[in-house]
Amino acid sequence: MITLRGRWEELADIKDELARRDWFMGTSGNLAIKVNDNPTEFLVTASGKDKNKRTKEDFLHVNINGEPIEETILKPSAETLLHCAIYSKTSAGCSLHVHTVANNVISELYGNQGKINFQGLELIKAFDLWEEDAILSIPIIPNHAHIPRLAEEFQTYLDGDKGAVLIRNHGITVWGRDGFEAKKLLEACEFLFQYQLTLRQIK
Ligand SMILES: CSC[C@@H](O)[C@@H](O)C(=O)COP(=O)(O)O
Ligand SMILES: [Zn+2]
Repeated sequence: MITLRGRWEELADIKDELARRDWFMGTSGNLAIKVNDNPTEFLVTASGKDKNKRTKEDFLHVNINGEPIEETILKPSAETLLHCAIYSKTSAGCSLHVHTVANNVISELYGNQGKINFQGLELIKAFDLWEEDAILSIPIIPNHAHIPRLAEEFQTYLDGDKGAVLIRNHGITVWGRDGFEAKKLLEACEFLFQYQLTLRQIK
C-alpha cells in the first residue's frame, strides 16, 4: 500500500518535472493526486505558490469537497473544485492543470468551435486511440471567472478515467488513472498543440 507520504513524493516529483519544462509561469498551474477511496481524499497544491520550488508546504490534504482535512494556514488551489469534480465523477488517480503559451493560443484559435480535433498523428495513441482513422477531440470551454460555474461546465466532459479539457485563454486540465498516465497525457497534448501551431505557421 502506498502511503500518504509516498503519494506526496510522487506528486512532488511530477511537479518538479513540469517545472523543468517551465509550465508554471507566474505561479500558474495546480496539481492533485488521490490518496484515499471511501472516503475520497486527495492532495492538492497550495494556492499562489511558486510551483518551481519544492517545499514542505506545497500540498494540502483535502476531502472530496476540497476542504482541508488537517488544520492549516495554507489555502487549497483556487481551482480545487475542478479536481473535486474529477475525483467525484471518475476513478482517476491524478489530475494536472498547466498554463502554456501553446495551450492558450490553441484554445483561442479553436475556441469558437468548442473543440480541437487531431487525426493521423501518432501521439493520439497516448489516449488509447489505436485505429488509423481515430480522432482525438479535446473540448474547449469558456474561462468562467466564477470557479463553481467553471467546474459545472467542466464536469460535463468527465466521461472517463482519463481525458483533457482546454479552458479558453487559460490552460489545460488533464486526468488519468495515475500520475504516470496524467503526465503522459499532458505531454502528449502539449506536443499536439505545438505541432498544430508549427504547421499553421508553415502553411
Ligand atoms: C496566477 S494566474 C493563475 C491562477 O489564476 C490559476 O489559474 C492557476 O492556475 C493557479 O492558481 P492556484 O490558486 O495557485 O492553484
Ligand atoms: Zn489555472
